[in-house]
Amino acid sequence: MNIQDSTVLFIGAGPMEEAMISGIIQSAIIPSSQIYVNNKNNKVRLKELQSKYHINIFQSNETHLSNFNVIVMAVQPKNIDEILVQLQSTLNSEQLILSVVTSIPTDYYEDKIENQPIIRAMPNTSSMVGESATGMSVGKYATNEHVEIARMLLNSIGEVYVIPEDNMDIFTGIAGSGPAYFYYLMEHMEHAGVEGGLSEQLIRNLVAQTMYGAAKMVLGNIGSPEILRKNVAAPGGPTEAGLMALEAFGGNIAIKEAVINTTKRSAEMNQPFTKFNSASLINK
Ligand SMILES: NC(=O)C1=CN([C@@H]2O[C@H](COP(=O)(O)OP(=O)(O)OC[C@H]3O[C@@H](n4cnc5c(N)ncnc54)[C@H](O)[C@@H]3O)[C@@H](O)[C@H]2O)C=CC1
Ligand SMILES: O=C(O)[C@@H]1CCC=N1
Repeated sequence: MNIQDSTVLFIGAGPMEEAMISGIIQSAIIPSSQIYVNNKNNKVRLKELQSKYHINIFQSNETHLSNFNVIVMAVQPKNIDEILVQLQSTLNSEQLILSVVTSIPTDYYEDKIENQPIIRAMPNTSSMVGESATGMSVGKYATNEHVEIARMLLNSIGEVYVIPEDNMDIFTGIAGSGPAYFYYLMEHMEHAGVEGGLSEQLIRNLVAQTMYGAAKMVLGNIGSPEILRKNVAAPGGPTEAGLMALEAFGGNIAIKEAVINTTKRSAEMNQPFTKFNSASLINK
């Protein structure tokens, strides 16, 4: 199987799936004619995705599930069982399930569909612009070929980090959910900027460019975040005053707690689907 010839079915047409499709189409790694999408109820949403990305709507009477090389699961955990019931009797052991579903371990799929190659991934919505930071863990029936297919597909939407599956909850706390923290920060910087007199037209780009520049400095190995922060904040200067306020209002604790809470919730959501108790991991 090679990636350019693969046909891919996305199950679940929410924002995560759209972000992945958008990134994949922009990277041109697979022609849009080989991408199919399926959803539970909302047919309007499927039409919208079809016309936006020139992909296909999956119709079970036209295309058999066995035609897909990769099936991407992009639904909520509560919907997984109803889908597995349909897939159980249909899939063959060549077909790769690439699951981006939060909190469903690979062995949950493997117990339900014997010998099935499963790869679990935790992307983020920056897939939309090819800039996801995606964690990937490999199930026990996935071959090297499956791993390469998944890696290429996920690489087309950003950076890929192969991680032990035990790290998936904390990976979610940092990277899967991470964009939401940054958007929250940006929202509040926007409000403060407008209240301080900057125009609404200016503020959006200004905040985003500031965040983008800071991320690019770190990615470019110009220095650690700590050193780079100190470079901005001269003793007794305005930045130091701002950082002192951030700390005085619990900014440092708030950021850490956000990561811990997300990680805990992710672990908690694993419980109905897991054989091992990952809750212990978050107290390490
Ligand atoms: N949104 C995000 O930033 C990220 C989401 N994820 C995970 O990806 C998965 C999808 O996320 P979202 O798109 O945000 O969720 P969502 O809940 O917005 O979308 C899920 C979609 O699945 C569809 N669906 C439900 N049951 C179905 C079925 N039986 N057959 C076909 N379609 C079905 C729903 O109609 C809905 O459109 C979740 O497990 C989420 O935790 C992972 C990383 C990041
Ligand atoms: O919070 C959620 O439901 C998902 C998991 C990672 C990002 N969004």
